[in-house]
Amino acid sequence: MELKLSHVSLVYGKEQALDDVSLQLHSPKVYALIGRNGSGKTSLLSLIANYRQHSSGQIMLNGEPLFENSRQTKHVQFLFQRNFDEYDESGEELLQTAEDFIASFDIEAARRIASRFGLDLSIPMKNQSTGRRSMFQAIRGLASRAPVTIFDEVYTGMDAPSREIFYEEILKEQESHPRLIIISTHLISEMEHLFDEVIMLDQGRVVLADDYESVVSKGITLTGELGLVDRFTANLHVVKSRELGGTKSVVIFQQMEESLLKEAEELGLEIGRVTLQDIFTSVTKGEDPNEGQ
Ligand SMILES: Nc1ncnc2c1ncn2[C@@H]1O[C@H](COP(=O)(O)OP(=O)(O)OP(=O)(O)O)[C@@H](O)[C@H]1O
Repeated sequence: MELKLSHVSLVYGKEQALDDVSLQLHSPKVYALIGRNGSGKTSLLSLIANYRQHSSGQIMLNGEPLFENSRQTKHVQFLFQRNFDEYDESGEELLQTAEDFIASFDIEAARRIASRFGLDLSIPMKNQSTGRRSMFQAIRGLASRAPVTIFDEVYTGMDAPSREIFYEEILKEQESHPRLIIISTHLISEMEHLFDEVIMLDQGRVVLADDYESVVSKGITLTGELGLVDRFTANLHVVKSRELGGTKSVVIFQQMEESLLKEAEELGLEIGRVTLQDIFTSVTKGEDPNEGQ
């Protein structure tokens, strides 16, 4: 699967939700879509899922325009936090409907994952709790085996052990049925181990799109005596700093030469890895992640 967005914009009335978004996504990979509230994540995903039409630009799947193109839209499944208040049907009945409509749907896999979650599929969906409705969406997405599977914050209301099961099942599915998975999330630290690629949105624009390893390898933390840290980092791109007594810890976001890292070590500075969360907070505070490279 190859999903390509070129100069895509989306305007709702006067609100510009997406601005000149260009991206190329491939399978089999797990993409993290991260951004602050209102940055355009759901808007972007709803375009890929054909829930609405983009205002300008081009969205192609496997070389064909995606919008209202059933040859390509059938490859895409979009799971979001659905409320199910009007659904008298049980989970089992809804799984059977999914099996009827989605060619790749594996109902046995769905039942197995439901049993791992401890989700009772005989209960009408409208009587399930919020977290269990989210579990159901997670199950539906995983068992869809859709070549492009999108999860838009479907973990909402799930407790920590259930979210763990969800993450394990994503990794398991990606091994047994590799595909293009896009996960929009605010739980960055918790889900970091799932991501192959990272897309960061800020105010409707892509501010970072790269593979996970490249993103996190550009960030390091340096900790040591305050004056020493200040002198060493004077010409580096510091995106975050914290002082405690005479000690200072900074986050640097730029590709560091081996020789510079060695120098830091020789000076007695402690070098550590940064998390994606650290990079996210610094990048979306309006700083330019590429500045100083
Ligand atoms: N149906 C709509 N009509 C008008 N404006 C909208 C609509 N949907 C979203 N917006 C606006 O578009 C922008 C992007 O919203 P979107 O829901 O895509 O953000 P998000 O990144 O998913 O946010 P969150 O993390 O809070 O879920 C916001 O300014 C939002 O107010």
